Amino acid sequence: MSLAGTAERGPSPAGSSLTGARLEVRSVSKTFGRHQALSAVSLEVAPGEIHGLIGQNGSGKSTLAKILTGYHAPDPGGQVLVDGQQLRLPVRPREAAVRGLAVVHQSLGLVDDLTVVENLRVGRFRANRLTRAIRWDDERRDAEAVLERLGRPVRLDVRVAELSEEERATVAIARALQDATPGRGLVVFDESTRSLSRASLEHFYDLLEDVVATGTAALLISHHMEEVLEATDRVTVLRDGVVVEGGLPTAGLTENDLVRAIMGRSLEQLPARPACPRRRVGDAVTVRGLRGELLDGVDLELHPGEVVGVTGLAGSGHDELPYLLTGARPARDGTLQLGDDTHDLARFEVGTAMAAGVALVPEGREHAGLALDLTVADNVLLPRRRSRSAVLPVERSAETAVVGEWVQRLDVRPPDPAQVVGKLSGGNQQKVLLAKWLATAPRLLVLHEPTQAVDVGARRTIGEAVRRAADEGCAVLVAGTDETELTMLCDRVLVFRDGRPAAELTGDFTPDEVVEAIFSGHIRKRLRSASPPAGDG
Ligand SMILES: Nc1ncnc2c1ncn2[C@@H]1O[C@H](COP(=O)(O)OP(=O)(O)OP(=O)(O)O)[C@@H](O)[C@H]1O
Repeated sequence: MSLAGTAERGPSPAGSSLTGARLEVRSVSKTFGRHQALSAVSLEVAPGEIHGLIGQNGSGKSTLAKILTGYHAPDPGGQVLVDGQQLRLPVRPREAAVRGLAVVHQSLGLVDDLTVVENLRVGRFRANRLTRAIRWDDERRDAEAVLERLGRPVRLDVRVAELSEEERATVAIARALQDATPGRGLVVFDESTRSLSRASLEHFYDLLEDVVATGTAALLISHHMEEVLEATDRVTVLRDGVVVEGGLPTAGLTENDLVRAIMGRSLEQLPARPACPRRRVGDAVTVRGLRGELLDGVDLELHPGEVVGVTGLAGSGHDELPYLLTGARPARDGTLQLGDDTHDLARFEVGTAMAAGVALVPEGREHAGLALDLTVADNVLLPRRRSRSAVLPVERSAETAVVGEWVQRLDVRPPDPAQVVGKLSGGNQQKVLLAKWLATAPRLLVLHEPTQAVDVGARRTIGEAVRRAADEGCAVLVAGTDETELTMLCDRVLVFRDGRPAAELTGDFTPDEVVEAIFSGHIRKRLRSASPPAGDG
């Protein structure tokens, strides 16, 4: 199916809506310095519609979402209307809220030091009219109700800093959904579902269907084409800040159609999945008797030269592994053998791990991985400086060369080492996070959901960089639940259940087989029992 010739919908006359749209964006532009992030963007979202907004990393999606909440002021000349009412620009957050415009930003916008209930209810507290005291029982009941509808109970009194990425996303989504006024306005989700498990995703979409059934609309920003096709009625596609497809009905489209619209070329023309090296070099990295909150006596062998995936349902323990192996969280018990050195994982710390050549690319780059106020160069060089300054004199030109090489290898856009990381688009921040740890040339590289929020082209670039690290002798562990990512990156995938690897996919497995293995535990022909785990060496 060709997307060519699909007309962008024209805006209605100034000041009022002829279409009854929930949201109308008319010719909005945004310039950062000399960079035009949005050029005369127009968009309409109809009542009860789930509208997708898609485009490559840096194409301007989050900039538009941030204009809708008043975080960014647009250039003069554009208009934003909600339910036919023109908003004053820049948008004032209070007016946006009153009009029923809620946004879940990519960074989620939570306050780490406040509890879940405080994050959910801040700015919405109802006080006793006489005493002005906050009615906490009512606040808790409302907070609980919305979390329950999302099917993901989160303890209300825990500080948000202590939550998992999935729980953080749930709280941010719940906060936006509780603000939705039935039959009015619009909720924007900017890559908000990226860390939800499949089960949570189902709850999210059930709830979203209820919300849009009232006539409220939703704008969904996502890099997951499958999700976009499944969930949305129409899509608008941005390329370099320009609408290249406006309000295109998704019925009958394929993932390839969307990729072609986003990239301007089809998926087949992108570099193919690299052949698995299946080449194991040097001594295995050995994990023995690893126990944590969920992991229950795990034994693993990873070989330099291979990329091993670990996956499973929420609670299976696979996503605890990255943090226990890298000293980010203490294990209850267990050892990690790297060459001649055996490390006690109950006492392992990040500094020791880094000195031993163990690197972690965590989930949640904004609060766990990057210094957003520092430049690309400073972020990339941080771990190298920390681990090597005691041994080698810091050499400026060598550092510049390293940063330049990684910016180029991972195709960071704009390719400017002096750019402040907080000003990069989400996907480009993720590339910097990877560059930061790949540049240390680790012996063991542990990645948690490494292609989160990156576009389909960048996924391949990251895949190639990770495989190249393996080819150069690094043992790589990838934890995640994205079947496409695991299939693209990994030589084999261990599926965890009840705190242990329960099955293993090897050879030429497909994304569907990964999903099937996670959910059914059904043993297919390429899926064999993974116990005892040491037997694969
Ligand atoms: N505060 C800022 N200062 C300067 N440039 C910025 C700022 N915020 C965004 N940009 C630039 O504007 C462009 C659009 O960024 P935006 O975050 O909107 O992209 P995006 O489509 O949301 O990307 P992603 O899919 O990676 O999240 C990028 O080139 C980005 O570097």
